[in-house]
Amino acid sequence: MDMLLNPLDRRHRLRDDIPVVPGAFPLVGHLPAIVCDLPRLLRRAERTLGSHFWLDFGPAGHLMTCVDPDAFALLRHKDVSSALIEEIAPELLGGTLVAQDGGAHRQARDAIKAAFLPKGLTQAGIGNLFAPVIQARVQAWRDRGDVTILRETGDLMLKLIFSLMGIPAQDLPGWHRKYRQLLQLIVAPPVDLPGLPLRRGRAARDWIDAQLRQFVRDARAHAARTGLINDMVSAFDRGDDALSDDVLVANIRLLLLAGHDTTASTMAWMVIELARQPGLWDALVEEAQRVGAVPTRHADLAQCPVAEALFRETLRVHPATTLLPRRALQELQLGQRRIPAGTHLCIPLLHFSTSALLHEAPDQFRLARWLQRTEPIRPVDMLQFGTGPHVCIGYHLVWLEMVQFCIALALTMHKAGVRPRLLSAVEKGRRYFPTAHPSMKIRIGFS
Ligand code: HEM
Repeated sequence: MDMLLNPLDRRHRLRDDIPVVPGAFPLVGHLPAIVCDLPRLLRRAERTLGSHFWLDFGPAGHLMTCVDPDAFALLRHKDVSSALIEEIAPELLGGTLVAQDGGAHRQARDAIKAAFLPKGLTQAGIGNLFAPVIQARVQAWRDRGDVTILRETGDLMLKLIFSLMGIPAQDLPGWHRKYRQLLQLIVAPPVDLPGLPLRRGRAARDWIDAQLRQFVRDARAHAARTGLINDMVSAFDRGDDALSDDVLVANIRLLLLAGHDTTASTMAWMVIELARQPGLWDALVEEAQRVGAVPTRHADLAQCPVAEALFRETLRVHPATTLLPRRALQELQLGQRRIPAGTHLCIPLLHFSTSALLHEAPDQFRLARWLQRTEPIRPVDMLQFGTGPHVCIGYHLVWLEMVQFCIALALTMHKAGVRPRLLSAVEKGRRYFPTAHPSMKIRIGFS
């Protein structure tokens, strides 16, 4: 099937001397192809137009996309700003640290980041909190015999992230409902009327913020739910310039958003790869039997190199965050081109993650590239988490929960004498934007 491009738009146009990819539709631009077929769109644009080209993101406008690996370094460039993120998604990400630069960004990030480093996670007992939740979920999969995998991993991740916030089990259904309504803000048309997604999404955001504000008050009153919120609140309060509760609440809400879809997608892909490659499953089962229990501390993760390699290779082949938007604050040199100040930029993590310039046999899923490496992990090896000042805060948490999940899955299924099996086609229904994920419909059997 050909790509979802407009056959009537064949003009060759230039903006700032850089070609615009043909095939844009009115209003939505290239979004249909970006959402459904991004890898092919990027490859075709590179082949026909070269390394620099404009993509039309519909309501978010044109972003100059560069597939030259130099573009990755823009994420560390002092004259490149993240404020464009707030302009693209003001309702969801306005006022959060992912859309800030310089001092304001540093101040908010400094207050949160320690809680997410291995020491903070261990002190707060996050591994012990997660292990039983993960084990119960994979046991339920075993009992049911087959599952719609992305729906299941989405539910599990929400449960984990809510437990991180200390939300009691009986309140989870309410939070689930509000969270789903909040996500409507991603696609809500800008019409604020009762019953429409924008109104519902804003109401859900206000509800969530009110609950989080109460969490913050509880943490100050030493009635905190988990160590993590406690740690964040005390780090905020210790800062030289105390930050307002609004900033704290917006950034805790950001953690809910940033930590959910991305991890659910990665976990679902991991199960899909284990189901379609029996050799991977065998290697994982062998490791799980050797370690014998789900690890709970970062220090234990070194015992699980196969599970770690699985997590890294799954993310390399199926990066959950595919594109990062930025704005050039000054004129920049990018590859062979001068980019004018003010240009809106798109940094295609997906392209680099699967680029032959950075990886040998990039399309092959190979645990060996991680298991046999002798040098430490470099920024380019974890580019799926970004790099520079905004590099993902959740990296160590994801690493822990993915390894815990792999080991729990292998122990539970192996004990029952079953293994994961793919019950649906994988290629149809994949999505690449705003976050990438496998088809919602893929089913996995355990038999
Ligand atoms: C597989 C899972 C994940 C992936 C692939 C991922 C990817 C990313 C990427 C690419 C960025 C950089 C954004 C940018 O530069 O504009 C980022 C930032 C961020 N991530 Fe993650 N993420 C994941 C999981 C998580 C989790 C579990 C959390 C926390 C619970 C989290 C919290 C954050 C936060 C707070 C930021 C903003 C950091 C800043 O702007 O300084 N992420 N993530």
